[in-house]
Amino acid sequence: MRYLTAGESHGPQLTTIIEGVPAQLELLAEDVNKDLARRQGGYGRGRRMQIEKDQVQILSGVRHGKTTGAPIALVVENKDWTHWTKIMGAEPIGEEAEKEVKRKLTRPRPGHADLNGAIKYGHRDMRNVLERSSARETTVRVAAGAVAKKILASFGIKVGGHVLEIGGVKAEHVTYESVEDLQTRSEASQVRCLDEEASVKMMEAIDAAKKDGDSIGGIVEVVVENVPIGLGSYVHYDRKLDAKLAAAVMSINAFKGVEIGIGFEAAHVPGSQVHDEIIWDEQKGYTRKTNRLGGFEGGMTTGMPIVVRGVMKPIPTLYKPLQSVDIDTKEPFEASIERSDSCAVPAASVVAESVVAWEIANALLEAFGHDQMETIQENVERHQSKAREF
Ligand SMILES: Cc1cc2nc3c(=O)[nH]c(=O)nc-3n(C[C@H](O)[C@H](O)[C@H](O)COP(=O)(O)O)c2cc1C
Ligand SMILES: C=C(O[C@@H]1CC(C(=O)O)=C[C@@H](OP(=O)(O)O)[C@H]1O)C(=O)O
Repeated sequence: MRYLTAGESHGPQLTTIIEGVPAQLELLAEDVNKDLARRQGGYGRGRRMQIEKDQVQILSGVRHGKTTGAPIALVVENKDWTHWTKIMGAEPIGEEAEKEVKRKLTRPRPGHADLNGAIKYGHRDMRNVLERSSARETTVRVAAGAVAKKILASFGIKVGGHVLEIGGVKAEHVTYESVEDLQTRSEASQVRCLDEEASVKMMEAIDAAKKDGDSIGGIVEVVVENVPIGLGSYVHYDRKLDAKLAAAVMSINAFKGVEIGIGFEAAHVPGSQVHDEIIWDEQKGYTRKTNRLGGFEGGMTTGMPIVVRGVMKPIPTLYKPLQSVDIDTKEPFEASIERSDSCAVPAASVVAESVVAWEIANALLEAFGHDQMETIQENVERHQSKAREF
């Protein structure tokens, strides 16, 4: 499968076209809408989220609730567009009118794509950069991810995300019985954290940062269970699934690091406390005593749950302004802002789930076929029983 996204933060809509989704998959708008709503939530979001009510329109590739195998076009409207039609319209309005509509943006925000993007594409008005570099685009990545999750669910593969840390407050003793348990419990927390005490402290940390005109980041974790053994490959660098997951999570706006399993911790512990011993039983086939490597060996899935973590930096737009330079006057200035999220880590955990689901679904179809769900299901079942007895 592949997908493209198009759309600006304050333009009329966001669009994705997904190609390669197998036929006969049951798919309803509500499957996508529930994840869109989850992405809009989470403590720490700004006023924009009160304006938007993200709902998908399925424009092609689905008939009477089932995919046809044709490209699927998904669209989400920007409600805020009505306030931006003049500023963001596609038709030329002339230089004078442009000045009237709004002063062009010449003041790059530290931590955003503004300055590098303006220099790269030759934009003297940095709105052209801001609009597309905004994390508003993650709306349709979540829509594509919801389709991927629907494919995975048909094979009993479940994907769940939660928050492990916000602004230095860490979730302690986090345990869960299954991904379903993880999802239900993270959903009950406004910061999507399984540790209730830490959830309260995280919200306090967000409030304190906001009060101080600052922002805070954190760590999210995504877990995938019931994955067949051998997705991905060791034979070529660009087929390693752990590497694809790392790239996918890193591609989320503001993400600065990714780890799989114990990740960076592996630097401080001996091999005997890193590698997962192999066991076999008739029912489950090959499993591991532990899952410190987070479901991967040699760029392939081991069949143990996949565990991926990503770190999100604090939101760059601050009410306490950082110094920058106006590109027209070259004078220093301190940015003033109208609205921003103060922490989007809980929301980003939903985006992380989505991009991970996409990569796993893609790897699954690469291994077991693309055309229709029934054939793929037969192939997966055959593989699972062969792997058990191998
Ligand atoms: C869900 C989500 C919401 C975000 N909201 C904001 C925001 O309100 N204000 C802001 O300055 N940055 C926000 N960001 C982060 C910026 O989009 C991001 O830092 C910026 O595009 C620069 O990209 P980089 O941090 O990956 O280098 C958000 C990111 C995500 C994932
Ligand atoms: C719109 C979304 O997030 C936006 C991401 C974002 C940024 O700079 O990345 C800046 C803010 O946009 P605005 O300036 O319009 O308030 C966020 O609200 C969204 O997540 O749907």
